[in-house]
Amino acid sequence: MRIDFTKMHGLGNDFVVLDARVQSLPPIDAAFATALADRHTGIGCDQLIVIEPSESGDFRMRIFNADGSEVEACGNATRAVGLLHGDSARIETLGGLISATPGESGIAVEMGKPRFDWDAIPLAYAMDTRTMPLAWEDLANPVAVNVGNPHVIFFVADPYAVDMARLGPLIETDSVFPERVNVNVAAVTARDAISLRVWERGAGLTRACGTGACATAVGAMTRGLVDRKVTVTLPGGPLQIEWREDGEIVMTGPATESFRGSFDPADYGLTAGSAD
Ligand SMILES: N[C@@H](CCC[C@H](N)C(=O)O)C(=O)O
Repeated sequence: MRIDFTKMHGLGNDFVVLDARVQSLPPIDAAFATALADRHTGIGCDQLIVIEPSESGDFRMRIFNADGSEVEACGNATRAVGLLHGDSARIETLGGLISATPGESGIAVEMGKPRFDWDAIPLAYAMDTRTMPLAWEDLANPVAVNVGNPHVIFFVADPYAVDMARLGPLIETDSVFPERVNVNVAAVTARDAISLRVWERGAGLTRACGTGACATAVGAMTRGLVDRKVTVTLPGGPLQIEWREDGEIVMTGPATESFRGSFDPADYGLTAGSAD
C-alpha cells in the first residue's frame, strides 16, 4: 500500500498533506502523525494535515501537531489547503467553519471571531484575559485569546531576546492552561506592525504561526497598541491581519507547495491495521 502526499508550507511552517477524498487511508492517530512528522526518520513537518469529505463545507481539514495531538485550527495550513483547492473554499475544522480565497496578494482566510472569555481559552479558573495577573520570570501580564485554538501573548521589547526554547514549554504546559497553549512573544514596532515569535503547542518553535499572528494582532488591538490592520512579521516572513468591524479576523499571506511523493506506511512501522 502506498499513500500519496503533498509537502507544503506557509512561511516555513511546514505540512504533510494527505487527501482522503482521493485515496483510502488507514485510521490516522497520534502514532501515525508522529511517525510522519519525525524529521529524521519520517517525511518531517510541523503539522500533518488530512483532507476529508465534509457535509457542512467543501471539505474537512484535520490538523495533527508533530507530537500527535489533534487540534482545532492552523492558519498557515488553511492557506496551504486553499492553494491546493485553487478556488474559494469553505473548510470544516474542529475550531469551526472557515473560508479561504486565493487572490493576488496570497490566500485570504476568514478565521472566525476571537473569544476572550476565560473558559473559552480555556483557562483553569476565572481571570481577566486581557491582562492576565500572572508572570513566568520576566514574561508578565499576557493577553489570552482563542482564535479557534488557544493562545497567550506577551508584549516584550525584543521577541528575539526571549529564551523561547526554555520558557515556551514551561508556559505551554502550565496547569493554568488545561488544554495547553500556543505561546507568542511580540513587539509592537509601529501602529501597523508587529514582530512575533511563536512556541507552538505540540510543535515547538516554528518559523511562522498563522493563528498566532491573528491572536497577537487582536490582542494588541484590544490593548489599543495598533490599528485594525497590521503586518505581523514572523521569522519566516510577513502576514497581513485585519480585524474587521463585524468581528471577523482576516489573515492574508502566501502558501507554497514544496514537492509531492508517496510512502509505504510499513516503512514507518505502521500498517493499515496498526494505525488504529
Ligand atoms: N501552525 C499553526 C498552528 C498549529 C496548531 C497549534 N500548534 C495548536 O496546537 O493549536 C498555524 O499556522 O496557526
